[in-house]
Amino acid sequence: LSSSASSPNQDEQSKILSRFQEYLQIDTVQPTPDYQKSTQFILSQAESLSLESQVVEFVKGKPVVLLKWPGSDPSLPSILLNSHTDVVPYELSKWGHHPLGAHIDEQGNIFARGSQDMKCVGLQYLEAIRKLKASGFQPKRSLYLSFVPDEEIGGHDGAEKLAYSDVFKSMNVAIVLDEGLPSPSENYRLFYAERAPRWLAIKATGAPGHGAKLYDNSAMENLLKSIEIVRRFRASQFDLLKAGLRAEGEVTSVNMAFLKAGTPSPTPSEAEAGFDVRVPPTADAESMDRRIAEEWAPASRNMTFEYKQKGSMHDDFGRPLITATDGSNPWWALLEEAINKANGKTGKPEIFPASTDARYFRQIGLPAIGFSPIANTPNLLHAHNEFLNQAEYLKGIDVYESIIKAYTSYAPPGGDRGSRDEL
Ligand SMILES: CSCC[C@H](NC(C)=O)C(=O)O
Ligand SMILES: [Zn+2]
Ligand SMILES: [Zn+2]
Repeated sequence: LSSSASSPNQDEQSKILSRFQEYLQIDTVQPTPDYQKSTQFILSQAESLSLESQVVEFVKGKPVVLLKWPGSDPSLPSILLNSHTDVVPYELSKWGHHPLGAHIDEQGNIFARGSQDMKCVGLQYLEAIRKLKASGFQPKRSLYLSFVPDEEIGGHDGAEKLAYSDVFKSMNVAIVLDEGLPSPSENYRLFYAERAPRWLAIKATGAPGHGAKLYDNSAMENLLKSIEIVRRFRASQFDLLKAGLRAEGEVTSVNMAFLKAGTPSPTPSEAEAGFDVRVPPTADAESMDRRIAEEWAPASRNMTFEYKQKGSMHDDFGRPLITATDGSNPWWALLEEAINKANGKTGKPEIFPASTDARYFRQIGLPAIGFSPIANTPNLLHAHNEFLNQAEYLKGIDVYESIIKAYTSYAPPGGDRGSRDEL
C-alpha cells in the first residue's frame, strides 16, 4: 500500500526498468552491432533465472542465443518466443535524447532505439519468466527463448539458419511468437501473416546520344516508361487502401527506393531504378512476378531486373504463408484469452505490412504469431525519438506472464493437433 520509494514493489519495478535500460544501452545498431555485449547480457540474465543456455553461431560473429526453461512433460512439443537483438540506425541530430541513452522523462517515456523494435519484447519474455519462477510456477511444456541477430538486414544469418537447423528440429517447437507493431489505440495488434518483400532493381540500356537530339529507345526513356507503369500500379493499390476497401497488409505496396543515371549531358546508355515492393500472401505470386518481367522490365525495351531481396510467398509445402486464426489453430484463441486475462484487449487479426523473422518459421510449416504488447503508443518503428512508456512496458510483462502460463500448460487430451509432423 505504501508508495514510498523503498517499498518492495517500487524497488522491484526500478530494477526491472534498469535492466531494460541496460539492454537498450548496448550498441547493437546495424551495420556493426555489438553482438558480443548483447550475448553476454542475455546470458547473465539467463544465469540469474537458472535457465539453460546455448549460443549457436551458424555464421561466425552472428550469435543465436537459445534459452530453455524445461517443462515437466518433455514429450509435449515446446513453445518458442523469438526476438531479434539488432536495431536499425538512427540520425543523432533528430533525437531529443540520445538513442542509446534510454532516458526516462517525467511522463515515464523511455527513449531509445529498440524500445519498441524489439528489445522491449525480448526482455519482457525474461521478466515474465522471473515473475513466474518467483511465484513457484512450473511449466508442463518446455519454453524456449531465441535471441537472433540481423533481423533488420533480412535475418538470413540468424532466424533463417535457425529455422532450418538440426538444433531447431531437436527443440520440437509447436508455436512461435515474434514481434508485432505498436497500437495507437487500447487494442493490441495481432498478426497471422506478412507481406513478402521484393526488393527490385530494374535496369534499362539504350543508345547514348547527343543531349539535344530527340530519339526513341534511350536508356532514360525506356526506364521512364517503366516508372510510369509502376506508378500507375502503385496508384491503383493505394486507391484501394484510401477507399478503405483493403487494409495496409492486403494491398501490394511499391515505393521507389533509388534512381541511378546520367550526368547533365549527353543522354546516358544506362539507367537504373530500385523499388521496395511488398506482396500480400493472398496475392498471386506468379502473376506479380510476370508483371515485373513483362511490364516493368521487359526485354523488348532493353531492360533487365534483379531481386536484391525476395521473400517467399509460400511455405516449404506450397501453401500460402498464413497462420490460421480459427479453431484449427488452438494457439490463436489461447493467446487472445491469455491477453484478455491480463486485462489486455485485442483487435482483428492483421497481415503484417513489412517483414519479420516469423516468415522463416511459417516457411517450415509452423504457426507463428506477430505480437508486441504495446498499446496506446504511436508506431515509431525505425523512426526518430522511438519510445515506450514504462507503464506500458510493465503491463506487457504481465501479459507475457499470462501467455507463458497458458501456452506451457496447454495439454489437450489427444495430444497436439495440426502440428508439423501430422500435416
Ligand atoms: C526484408 S528484411 C527487412 C526487414 C524490415 N522489417 C521491419 C519490421 O521493418 C523490413 O520489412 O523492411
Ligand atoms: Zn523488429
Ligand atoms: Zn525493425
